[in-house]
Amino acid sequence: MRLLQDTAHAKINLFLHVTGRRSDGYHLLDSLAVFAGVGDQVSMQAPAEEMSLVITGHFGKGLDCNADNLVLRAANLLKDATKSTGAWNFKLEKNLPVASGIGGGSADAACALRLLATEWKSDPSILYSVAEKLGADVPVCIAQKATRMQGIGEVLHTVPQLPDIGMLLINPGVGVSTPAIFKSFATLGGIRSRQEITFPEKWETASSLFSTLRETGNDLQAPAILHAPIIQDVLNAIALQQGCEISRMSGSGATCFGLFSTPAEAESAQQSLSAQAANLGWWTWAGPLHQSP
Ligand SMILES: C[C@@](CO)(OP(=O)(O)O)[C@H](O)COP(=O)(O)OP(=O)(O)OC[C@H]1O[C@@H](n2ccc(N)nc2=O)[C@H](O)[C@@H]1O
Ligand SMILES: Nc1ncnc2c1ncn2[C@@H]1O[C@H](COP(=O)(O)OP(=O)(O)O)[C@@H](O)[C@H]1O
Repeated sequence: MRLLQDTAHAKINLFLHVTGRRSDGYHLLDSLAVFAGVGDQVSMQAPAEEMSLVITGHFGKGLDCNADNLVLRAANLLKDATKSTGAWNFKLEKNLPVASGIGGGSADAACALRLLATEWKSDPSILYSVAEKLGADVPVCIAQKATRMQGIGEVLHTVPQLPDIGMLLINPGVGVSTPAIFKSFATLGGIRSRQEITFPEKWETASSLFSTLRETGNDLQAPAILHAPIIQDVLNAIALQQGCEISRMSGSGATCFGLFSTPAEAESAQQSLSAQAANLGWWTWAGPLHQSP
């Protein structure tokens, strides 16, 4: 019996600028993607008759275990692309809210690809071309490193290790549709011309990272708030926390994040929000970033 497992960390866009649009309708982005300490757990076990998936975890209900699930789509696509043989029983522990701007499904797909590529010794170029087919956010989730993401999500530039900051995540329990948010973006004025942000060689301190981020924003935040005004309440609640340096939505939402100089400050902010969050049914997490070695 073979058992392999890994964590599919939440992908957080510390900023997200929409810089253009392709003829196929996909938007060109400029984003700093980082990974939070929290994630889904993906495991795969052989021997198996055929590729299969079982889902557990708080956010597992309502998710399909059939071939449409991104874990199985990833497995079957890579198997075909590499003409590999063999099947695996996958297990997914769904700890991340779904359709929530933190790349949950994309991270699961990337995790399945990572596990299988190790087993099948797949060529990285095949791995990334399969990732691009699965979704714009899947390539960046393969390495799970702080990355400047451009193109529609396939142009990746690794950035230096970030300072050990703390992050608070809050999801208000409303799913938002990524396509709908991009559509509303256009009606709200669309692409702004702006100077491309330059990053320093390395962010030596948390405050230097925060000052870079203060020059940026998330262009999908205003359209998302139109669709789900509760997002503004979440942003306000985070911004009010002691030591909060940045309060912003991730991706196309609805999950928002707060950045703090240390994980301990993020955890105490989570603590002081816990009653309000429990009352309103908000999902929260706080802790350090995940920084792959
Ligand atoms: C917005 C971002 C930012 O990281 O993250 P999430 O909010 O999903 O976490 C990603 O670009 C989401 O990537 P992903 O969720 O994989 O999007 P896909 O499934 O490929 O596309 C869903 C739909 O979003 C729109 N879309 C997506 C990516 C992109 N660069 N331009 C787009 O216009 C398209 O309408 C597309 O049909
Ligand atoms: N393993 C999975 N986890 C989450 N969503 C999945 C998964 N497989 C397929 N999906 C579908 O993908 C969409 C959400 O993708 P996800 O990456 O969670 O969104 P976001 O990038 O906004 O966090 C939903 O429509 C969901 O039904």
